[in-house]
Amino acid sequence: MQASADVNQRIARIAAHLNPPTNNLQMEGSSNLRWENCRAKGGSPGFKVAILGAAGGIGQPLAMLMKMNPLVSLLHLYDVVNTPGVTADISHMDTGAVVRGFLGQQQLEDALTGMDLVIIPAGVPRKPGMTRDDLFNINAGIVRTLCEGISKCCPKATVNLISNPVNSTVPIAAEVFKKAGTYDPRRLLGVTMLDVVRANTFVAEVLGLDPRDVDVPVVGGHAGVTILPLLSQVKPPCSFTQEETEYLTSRIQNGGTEVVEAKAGAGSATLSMAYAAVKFADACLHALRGDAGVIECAFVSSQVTELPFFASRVRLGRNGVEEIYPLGPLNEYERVGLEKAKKELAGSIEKGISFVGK
Ligand SMILES: NC(=O)C1=CN([C@@H]2O[C@H](COP(=O)(O)OP(=O)(O)OC[C@H]3O[C@@H](n4cnc5c(N)ncnc54)[C@H](O)[C@@H]3O)[C@@H](O)[C@H]2O)C=CC1
Ligand SMILES: O=C([O-])CC(=O)C(=O)O
Repeated sequence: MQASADVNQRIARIAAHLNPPTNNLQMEGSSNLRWENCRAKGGSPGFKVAILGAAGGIGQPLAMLMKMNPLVSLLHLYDVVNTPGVTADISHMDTGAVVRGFLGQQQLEDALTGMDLVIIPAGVPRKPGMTRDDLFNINAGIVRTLCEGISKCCPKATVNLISNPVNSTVPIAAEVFKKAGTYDPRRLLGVTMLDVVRANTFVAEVLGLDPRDVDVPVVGGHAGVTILPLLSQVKPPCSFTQEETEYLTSRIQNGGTEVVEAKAGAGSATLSMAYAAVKFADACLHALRGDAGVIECAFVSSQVTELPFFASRVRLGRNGVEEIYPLGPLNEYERVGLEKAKKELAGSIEKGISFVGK
């Protein structure tokens, strides 16, 4: 108990210097100007966004890219380690968003209060030889705690959940919100954008196109065979040989593992994930602003299949998910893939639901 009190005191002392990180602007030979007297108070129009896990491999580049987003007025960076440094660093960027840092559980509520959008890349990443489900034991508890904070402090926020295994962490978040009486399924989105980003890239490579001109719907979930690219629905319309279909499906499904193996123990995708997370968060913010026609793939509460959660194309609006599109016509290869995906997804979803039931 004494040890944990000491740690808490130390966290409180560090935290006192966090907001803003360069708390006292007094430099040698300068006046007594302090940050409180400065005008950057985060009151400008725009959205308030929190990143939970902001000091991590995804969190840092994600924080940098969100600081560059003109729709963001206030950016809260929360982690259990290293937020003072990350916040100090990012807060020097001459873009509009005001940045504040929050360190440790004691500051979670301050980090979340008033937020419009909460992005969660908190949790451990894979090492070679692991599946995403191997992360469940650690990440499930992290996601539960963070979502309890969201229920309490910003129950109307849109949540972008990145922490793996997404197929289970999204059901965990839903159960936490249900328990707290704050669940709005439209506002809880599992981030599967990296699968779409990879699919666009790999398909463009095969077709000899610019990836920016390619749009591949990826449905199902976010692990192995649950990642189901619908190559029959690629835009611009095109066709693939059986060999190309099998190569592309396998590469998209194993894209995460490709990076985990290349990083050889130093983590999983962080930079491409930060890019994908920002692409997705930016779509959510445009929709919150009222822009029409914002359509992305995400893992959400769904009736597209018999499963309670499923990733598919959704239309985003001011209230989060406003329409979920049906899967459309599938070819035989995709129908077989869908059955495999649903089988694995059912177990992962159930595992998440029963974790909170415990
Ligand atoms: N949805 C997707 O497509 C993808 C998901 N991921 C997942 O994202 C997660 C994070 O990956 P990385 O950033 O590479 O890991 P990382 O280990 O580099 O960073 C995770 C951060 O979370 C923080 N953290 C741990 N417990 C926390 C808590 N209770 N509250 C707040 N922060 C906490 C850590 O201190 C660390 O800074 C992993 O679970 C990974 O599998 C990774 C890539 C793609
Ligand atoms: O593979 C992992 O563990 C991280 C991830 O979800 C991805 O890169 O798609």
